[in-house]
Amino acid sequence: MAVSTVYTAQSLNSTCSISTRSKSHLGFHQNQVIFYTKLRSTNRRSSSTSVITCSSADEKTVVIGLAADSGCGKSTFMRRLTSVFGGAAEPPRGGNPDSNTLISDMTTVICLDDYHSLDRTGRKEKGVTALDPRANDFDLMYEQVKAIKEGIAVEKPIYNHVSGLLDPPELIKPPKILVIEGLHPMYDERVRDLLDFSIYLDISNEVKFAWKIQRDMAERGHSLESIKASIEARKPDFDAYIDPQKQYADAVIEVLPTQLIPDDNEGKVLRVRMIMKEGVKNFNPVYLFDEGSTISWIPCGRKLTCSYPGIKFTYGPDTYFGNEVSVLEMDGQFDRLDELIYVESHLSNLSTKFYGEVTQQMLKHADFPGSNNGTGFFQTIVGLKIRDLYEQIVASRAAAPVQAAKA
Ligand SMILES: Nc1ncnc2c1ncn2[C@@H]1O[C@H](COP(=O)(O)OP(=O)(O)OP(=O)(O)O)[C@@H](O)[C@H]1O
Ligand SMILES: O=C(CO)[C@H](O)[C@H](O)COP(=O)(O)O
Repeated sequence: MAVSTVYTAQSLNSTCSISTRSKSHLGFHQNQVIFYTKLRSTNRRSSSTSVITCSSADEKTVVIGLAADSGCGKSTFMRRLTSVFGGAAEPPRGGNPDSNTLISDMTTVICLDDYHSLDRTGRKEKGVTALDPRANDFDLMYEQVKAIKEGIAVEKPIYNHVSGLLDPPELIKPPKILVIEGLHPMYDERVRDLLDFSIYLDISNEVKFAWKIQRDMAERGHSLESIKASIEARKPDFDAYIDPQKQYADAVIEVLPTQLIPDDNEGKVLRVRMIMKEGVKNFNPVYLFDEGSTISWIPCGRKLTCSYPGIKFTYGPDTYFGNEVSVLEMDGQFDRLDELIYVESHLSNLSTKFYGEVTQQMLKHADFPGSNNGTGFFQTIVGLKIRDLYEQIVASRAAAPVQAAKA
């Protein structure tokens, strides 16, 4: 396999670079560098011209990892997260219509399916699933995430979910925040070490099954048998390669069936736990009433309307894979989203910018799945914590030269 070359150009006060496996030629115009890149892929040949506006060295990209199995709500979470930063996230303009990338003013979300080294036919021939590390190129994933983090644009491959083929690459410029989402953001130690914050969406088998049926039967016309077969076929590799990543996550959102309805098998009412690691740089776990205490709270009554089976919050310290954590749990669902402010006002360390910001975000996306329960609520809170983490990192970088000058 060809090795990537970093082509670098100096313009005005800043440096511009691109990491690519194909030959590039450079041109200049003010603070923009023009890269003429010949693209080559297994399927097609084409050539492209990329214009990159240089960014200065202190604007290094903050990298966030989001891991989960397919169909576990990553896209929904991403929409909540990018909304916290404002502006809509869209696929690259004028690019491949089947691109998996989403770009907004502050964030670029790349899907790690793009690092599948085997296409659909290749996986079938070799008898491996997409979850198997042998079907993924971790060297390239590491090389490219590292390059982006260092402010270098890359030519990232595209896995086309429509055709099942690997399409010609697309240019990814370093954003302020890069989110890498998919099956394996924390699998490879080198990639894991590049993450400034990591999240794992842990959906229990019962709930995963209910969501898959809802989407793949209702929206994609799959049969119940084929959905069951696909979940069963993925299970061994899921257990071996995806699930163990949760031990590395800074925050885990665990989604389980409710305990409020005895023997519930409908999977509609959920018990959601937000497991937050203690001692993570730039991240202070959220707490209910009193930090570090163990608390059980049923807020239903005069201030919060609750129909059966009600809502129950629990909070307290715990250990998770040998790490000290704080766990906030919500079992049940909200009847009226506008009343959520009552719950919000009892939580601390939310990293909101004004009173009621969590409730405002939830109301803004009331139509997203999970808006009436802990999945949407905790995803929104994690989004606000990521904004806070980003702002703290930027502030500490800005302060660094001042500190250095004082020394
Ligand atoms: N919080 C939620 N509550 C209820 N259902 C949900 C929730 N999140 C996701 N779902 C269901 O799961 C489906 C998949 O969600 P989403 O597209 O966000 O997942 P994904 O992980 O990005 O999937 P994929 O990787 O397959 O594209 C949705 O169509 C919806 O039916
Ligand atoms: O687990 C997955 C990640 O979303 C997909 O199944 C994997 O990417 C393979 O894609 P496809 O099913 O389109 O061939």
